Amino acid sequence: MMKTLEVDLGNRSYPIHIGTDLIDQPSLFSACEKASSIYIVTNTTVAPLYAGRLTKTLEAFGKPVRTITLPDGESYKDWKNLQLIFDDLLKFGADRQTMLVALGGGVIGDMTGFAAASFMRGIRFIQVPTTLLAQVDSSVGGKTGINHPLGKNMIGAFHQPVAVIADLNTLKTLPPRELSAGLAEVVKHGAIADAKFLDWIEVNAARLLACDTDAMGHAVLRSCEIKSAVVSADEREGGIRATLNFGHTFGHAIEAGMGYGEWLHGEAVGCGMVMGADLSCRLNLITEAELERLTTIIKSMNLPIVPPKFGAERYMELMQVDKKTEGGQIRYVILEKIGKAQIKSVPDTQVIETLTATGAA
Ligand SMILES: NC(=O)c1ccc[n+]([C@@H]2O[C@H](COP(=O)([O-])OP(=O)(O)OC[C@H]3O[C@@H](n4cnc5c(N)ncnc54)[C@H](O)[C@@H]3O)[C@@H](O)[C@H]2O)c1
Ligand SMILES: O=C(O)C(=O)C[C@@H](O)[C@H](O)[C@H](O)COP(=O)(O)O
Ligand SMILES: [Zn+2]
Repeated sequence: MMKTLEVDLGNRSYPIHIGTDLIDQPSLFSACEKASSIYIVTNTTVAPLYAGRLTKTLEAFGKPVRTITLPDGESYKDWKNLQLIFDDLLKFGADRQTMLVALGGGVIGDMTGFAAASFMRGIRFIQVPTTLLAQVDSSVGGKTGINHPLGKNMIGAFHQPVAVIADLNTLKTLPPRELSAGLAEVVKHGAIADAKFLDWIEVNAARLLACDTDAMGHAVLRSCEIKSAVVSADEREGGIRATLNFGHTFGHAIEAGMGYGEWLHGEAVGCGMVMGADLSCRLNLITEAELERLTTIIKSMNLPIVPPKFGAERYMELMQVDKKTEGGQIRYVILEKIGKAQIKSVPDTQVIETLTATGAA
């Protein structure tokens, strides 16, 4: 079973293939036909699980296939480890026709994409996302980059992949905590863009948590439809794309404040959405009942709903370092209603009320 959709970006358009056992199908990797060499970029956890199978698939193109294996974890999404990719590319003679293939979760996808954006000023890459989070979100849309100690994803580039190949069977080896983290971004897509999808998520929570393949297939497909429509309309986040950042102003503050990797990205986003929904309620946009419902859905996905208590001053300092900040003004994504979001500046007093009410201050 396979479904294909398209991210519509003119001559940089690309397919997203979603289905089972896709990593064994050379035809899906046809963009490699014109490659001079192929480098799989992966990590120490994913390599033993899937790099062998993917190598076999890619060897069908008759080009050299090498694997670059990075350490595993959010704390390695930095300059030092990005450099390891360039070291191998240069050592083994990669050139402008080299294809990179990101095999792993969002950390590997973001780093490989940034390496592809900057190696020899830009080469092509394919996303093979193996976490739920990467299949529903990070592999699509071309945001690539690394973290800075002062702020999340602060160094990077927009660089679109030439294909996304989401093999649902790879999710079977994912630890439950990682599955829940991915579900946070699924809930986000419902909350910001599709109230009916949120209803479906609520009803199917148990199937999603059990990693039922049909439920996963629907969650990945609908999330990719939502995200690709937003990205096609606003690739570089001049407007509507910022709504995909719902929960992230608070969430990124949690990730950076705790130290990268302490809270998973999806956990921080889940909790950040509770905070964003509280703010939306405080602004009289959604009702208390809607805030409670969203909080319950997030909790039902085994995600944290109480943020770390850094205090208001520290949160404001952390949130200041955000790509949506303009002229020193932090801008927040808030829910206009369930299924629709907007971006706006909010008086600090109201944000501090949210920080206090949610337990952050
Ligand atoms: N570019 C974007 O648009 C975008 C969107 C959302 C998140 N992100 C970024 O993505 C990152 C989070 O991604 P993530 O949640 O995938 O985390 P991750 O990449 O750290 O992967 C989570 C864990 O799962 C392991 N893993 C991966 N696939 C596996 C599999 N099939 N079986 C068993 N274990 C597996 C990984 O080795 C890792 O330990 C963050 O850095 C976040 O900022 C980027
Ligand atoms: O693709 C986007 O746009 C998103 O905002 C998706 C987010 O889930 C993702 O975490 C993204 O990396 C955050 O973007 P950033 O610009 O705030 O780093
Ligand atoms: Zn995210």
